[in-house]
Amino acid sequence: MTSLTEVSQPSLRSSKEAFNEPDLKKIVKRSLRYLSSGYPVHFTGPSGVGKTTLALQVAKKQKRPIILISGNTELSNEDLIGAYTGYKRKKLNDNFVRTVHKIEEDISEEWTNGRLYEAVKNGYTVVYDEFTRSKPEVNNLFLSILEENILPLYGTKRTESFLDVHPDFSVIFTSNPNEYTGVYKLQDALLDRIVTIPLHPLNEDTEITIVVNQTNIEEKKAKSIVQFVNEVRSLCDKSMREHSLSLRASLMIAQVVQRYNLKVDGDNEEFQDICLDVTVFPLQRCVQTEELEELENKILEKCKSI
Ligand SMILES: Nc1ncnc2c1ncn2[C@@H]1O[C@H](COP(=O)(O)OP(=O)(O)OP(=O)(O)O)[C@@H](O)[C@H]1O
Repeated sequence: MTSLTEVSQPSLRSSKEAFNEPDLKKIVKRSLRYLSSGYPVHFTGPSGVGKTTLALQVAKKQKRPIILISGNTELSNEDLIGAYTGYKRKKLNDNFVRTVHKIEEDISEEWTNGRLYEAVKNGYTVVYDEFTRSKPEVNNLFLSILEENILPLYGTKRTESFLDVHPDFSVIFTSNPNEYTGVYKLQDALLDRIVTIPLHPLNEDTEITIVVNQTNIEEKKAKSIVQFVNEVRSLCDKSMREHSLSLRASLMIAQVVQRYNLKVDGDNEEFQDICLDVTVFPLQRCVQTEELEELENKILEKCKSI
């Protein structure tokens, strides 16, 4: 049994301001309403758009312990429900009467609760990140939870065959609709029972705030970096733009610049190299007709104008 989940009340690195953007505030408010009405929420969108961060932020507002589950093909029902993981041996050595030596042994199987079991039993909030990477038969457990309000304890040899869902239990899913490899098709029956909210890239000011908060870089430098990334992103074919560079690219550049106290200046060769390293490969995938050298020159041109 692999331990792919963790229980936590995560201390989000992002500060409050990052959720002050009106659109994000509205999404948080609506999500909390759906969850408290008994409907799971599902954030979907391209990589780096902020799905996990938002899911954790909403979960935190539920004021219940949070369990984070990362979807993957190895995830099994045992990981989620629990399993017998070994034997417990109890030995009683009774020598109360000196001439009588009595030994009593009791061997029983030891059960370890899975993370979903814990959450369902105690009414925790589950953040199920990238859930389409898990096998449909594992995700079917969530169907029983949503349909029948029970967690079935399939194949666990337990005397009870299901567990009732605690009224405070809730679940927030995330997925990336553009992942093709290593993901399974979204199950219609599951999709039909959850509220799916598509997320789009944040506006520039919010991105700058996040970069400043997470890297402690000066606002002026953060602004130049974010603007550079957004400008080179526009080199992509329009339909592919959302799926190329994300806020992560700005965060990477800012992190390195801040750590090594580099000048954010288009004439600084070290800065130019970082700009190229971080952006050229993701861009190459969305500017299909471009020659590499031509693309590098375009990126450098944007970088040099900083
Ligand atoms: N609203 C936000 N406030 C603060 N930081 C944010 C926000 N949105 C995104 N970020 C930051 O942007 C980066 C990407 O966010 P996140 O991991 O949540 O994206 P994601 O959509 O879940 O990506 P992936 O699909 O690749 O897992 C992280 O470093 C995160 O801290």
